[in-house]
Amino acid sequence: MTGIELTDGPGASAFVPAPASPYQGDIARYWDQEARPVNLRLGDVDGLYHHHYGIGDVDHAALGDAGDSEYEKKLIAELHRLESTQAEVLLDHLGPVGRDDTLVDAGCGRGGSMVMAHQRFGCRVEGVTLSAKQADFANRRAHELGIADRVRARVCNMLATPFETGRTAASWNNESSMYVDLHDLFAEHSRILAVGGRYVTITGCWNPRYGQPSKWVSQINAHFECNIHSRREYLRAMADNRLVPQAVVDLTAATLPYWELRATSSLVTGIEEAFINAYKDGSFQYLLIAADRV
Ligand SMILES: C[S@@+](CC[C@H](N)C(=O)[O-])C[C@H]1O[C@@H](n2cnc3c(N)ncnc32)[C@H](O)[C@@H]1O
Ligand SMILES: CC(C)=CCC/C(C)=C/COP(=O)(O)OP(=O)(O)O
Ligand SMILES: [Mg+2]
Repeated sequence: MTGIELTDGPGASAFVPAPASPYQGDIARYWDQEARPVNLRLGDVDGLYHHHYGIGDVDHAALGDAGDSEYEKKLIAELHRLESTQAEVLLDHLGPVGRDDTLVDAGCGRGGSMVMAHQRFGCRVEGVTLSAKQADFANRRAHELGIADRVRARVCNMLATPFETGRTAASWNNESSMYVDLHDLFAEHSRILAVGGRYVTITGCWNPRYGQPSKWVSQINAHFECNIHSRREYLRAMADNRLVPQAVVDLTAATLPYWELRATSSLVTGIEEAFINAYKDGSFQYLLIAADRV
C-alpha cells in the first residue's frame, strides 16, 4: 500500500493512504483546508462539529429580538440546534442498536454524528473520511470526551473500507454520498452490514420529476466539487445491492427554515440562495432514506 506517514502532533493519523483517484485527492485537500466559521462557530456551541444542514422549525422565542446584542449568538445556537436535530432524526432511523454493536459513519467529517450515536446507544462507532485533518479533529474530540476507545475516525475511502464482511449493525452517509458512485457505495455498505442491518442516508438529490439537474443544482455541485445524484439513482443503486428502502422521508420542507434563517446571519457562505431556490423550484430534494440489508 502506498501513502504517507503523518508526524505532526499526538493526534495525527499514523498512516494516510494514497488517494484512490485524482478526484479523491482533490476532495481530501478540500476538507483538509476547510475552516468556515459557519461550521466552527456552530460546533463551538457544545463541541459537536457537523458538516451537514439543519431541519425543523425555528424557535423564534429562543431567538428573541434582532436588535438584541445577544441575537447573533442566539442565531448561531439556533442553527446548531437545527443541525443536531437533523443528526438525531438520522439516528432515529437506525433501528435498535445495542452497546455491543458497531456502527459505521461513511464520510464522517469532524465526527459530530459519531459522538451523538455513541452517546445515544453506548455502541462502538467507526468513521471514515478522506481528510486527515478531519480524522485528527474527530479523534481529538473523542479523546477529550473520554470515548476514544469507542469512537474512532480514520482516513479511508468509504468504497473500500477495512471493516469485516457482515459484522456492522448499521451504517450511514450523512451528506457524503454525493462524492462517490452510488453502485460502488452501496456495494460496500451491503458487504459490511449484517443481514437484517440498517442503512440510512440523509442527502440532497435532484428530482427526476424536474427533468435534469437545474442550474441551482449545478451551482451547488460547483461550490462543493461534488456530484449530486438523482432520487432515481439512489433507489436503483440500493435495489441492486440488497438494500430495501423501509422509509423514504422528504425533508425538503423541514430544511427550508434552516436555510432562510442562515441567509440572514453573518455566517453566510454565498450558497444559501442556490439551496433555497433549488428547494423552492422543485428541482432538488432533501431526503432521508432508511433501508434494510436483506
Ligand atoms: C459534507 S461532509 C459530511 C460530514 C459528516 N457526515 C457530517 O454530517 O458532519 C462530507 C464528508 O464526506 C467525506 N468523503 C467524501 N468522499 C469520501 C470517500 N470516498 N471516502 C470517505 N469519505 C469521503 C469527506 O471527507 C467529508 O468528511
Ligand atoms: C445537501 C448537499 C448537496 C450537501 C453537499 C455536501 C456538503 C458540502 C454538506 C455540508 O457541508 P458543510 O457543513 O461543510 O457546508 P457549509 O459550509 O455550507 O455549512
Ligand atoms: Mg455547515
